Amino acid sequence: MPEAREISRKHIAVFAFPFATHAAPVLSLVRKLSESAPDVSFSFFNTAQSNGSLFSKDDDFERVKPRSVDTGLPEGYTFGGNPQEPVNYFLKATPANFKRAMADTGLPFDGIITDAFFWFAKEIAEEIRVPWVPYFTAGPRPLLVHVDMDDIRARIGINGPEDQTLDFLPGFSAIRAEDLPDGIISGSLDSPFAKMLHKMGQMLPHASAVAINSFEEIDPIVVQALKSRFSNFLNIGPFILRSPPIYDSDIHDCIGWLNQHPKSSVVYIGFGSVITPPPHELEALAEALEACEFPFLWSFRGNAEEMLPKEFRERTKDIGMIVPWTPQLKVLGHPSVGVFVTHCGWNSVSESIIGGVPMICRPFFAEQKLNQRTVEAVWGFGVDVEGGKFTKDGTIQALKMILSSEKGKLMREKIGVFRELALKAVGPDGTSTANFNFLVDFITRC
Ligand SMILES: O=c1ccn([C@@H]2O[C@H](COP(=O)(O)OP(=O)(O)O[C@H]3O[C@H](CO)[C@@H](O)[C@H](O)[C@H]3O)[C@@H](O)[C@H]2O)c(=O)[nH]1
Repeated sequence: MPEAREISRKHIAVFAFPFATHAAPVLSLVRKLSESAPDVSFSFFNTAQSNGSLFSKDDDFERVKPRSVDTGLPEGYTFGGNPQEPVNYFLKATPANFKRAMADTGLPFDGIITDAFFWFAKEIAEEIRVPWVPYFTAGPRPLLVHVDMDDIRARIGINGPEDQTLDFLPGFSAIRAEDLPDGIISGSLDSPFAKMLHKMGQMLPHASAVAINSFEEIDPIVVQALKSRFSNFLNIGPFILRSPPIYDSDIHDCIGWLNQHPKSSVVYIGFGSVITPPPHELEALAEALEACEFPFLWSFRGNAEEMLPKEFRERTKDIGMIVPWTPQLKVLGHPSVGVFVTHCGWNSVSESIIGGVPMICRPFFAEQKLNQRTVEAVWGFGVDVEGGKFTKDGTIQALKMILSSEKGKLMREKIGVFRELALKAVGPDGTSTANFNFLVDFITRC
């Protein structure tokens, strides 16, 4: 039986992408919108499993209601180890799964907010004559690259020269073809994921507004270029400053451990929610940490006993702490953290900026290489590891450079300037606050 709709309430459909760190930032946005627009209710369409990890029994389901969409997985599916496989099944199930779930509510909708990946929402929104607001959960540079993908392909060519710079794009003179995400001009051009990103780039300029988890001052030239491509480009981040992280409990007492160390002395290591570096790189990183003797806190995905060198934990127990999960925003905000060894996922880059901590970058996939290059060559507050992979010597060199050289000190000062800009952007008179208020007003009126 369809639910009764409260007469005065607007009702917005939200489509979440249930993999990596995507659904959580979209839910954070929706929760904040709901606080600011109490007359609007939201249906949060996502897989049951992802919703299960995001919602708690104390949530206000009246205003933000989790609703399940089909995963697209065949019956009896068992995960075979390839993380791309469930993603591909899910993409194949779209948009039918979202459309079916919307129809199952029996309710009308006044607008659609989606992860920016879901380009097909433009067609759904047109069919039911409501606005579509996509939310891009990464940074402005990959967004521009996706929107200008056809132009990039035309100018560089598929599998064109890797060292060619993208100086034809505003603000991109330090970016080379090799820094682009897989699927733009090389790699898996025909994968379901690459095709989705291509369509996304074509559809976003037709959205009613495009929101992004970033702030205007971080990259003014690129932001200006994006403003010229969209009707309303709304930088509303770093959103984590507006809305506290969902998983920030400190069950391993990382903060207590950090309290025991001097200012800017600790190496924090974390590779987000998807990546574990390959065994030989884990070994090289561990050997470098042991040789340098800097204190370290490691958020380790997987079994550290089995995956790290034999007796490494025992030998480093006085200088190192290895845990399966940390309250990362708080860790990076702790004064004793001096460097972040990261895969350059956008949330990690943003949190490092908020904490004022320079980075050692080892990107793996998606837009992480582009983030790394931007951090190093454009913003100047991080380095890559020599040769692009962890080796013992290359990692020692990068750690010493950031923790005990003048260059490292300069990087800390540089990232401190960005930190101030980020804090100002979400402050009472900040640009992100103004853009967020615009969005609240927009959904209230739609
Ligand atoms: O011990 C940990 C480890 C991670 N985190 C949090 O997990 C998130 C990780 O996000 P991110 O750094 O963006 O990495 P991924 O989970 O790998 O994110 C995916 O999604 C991002 C946003 O679209 C992309 O930028 C990345 O390339 C993609 O891999 C961050 O908020 C961290 O604070 C913790 O709180 N504690």
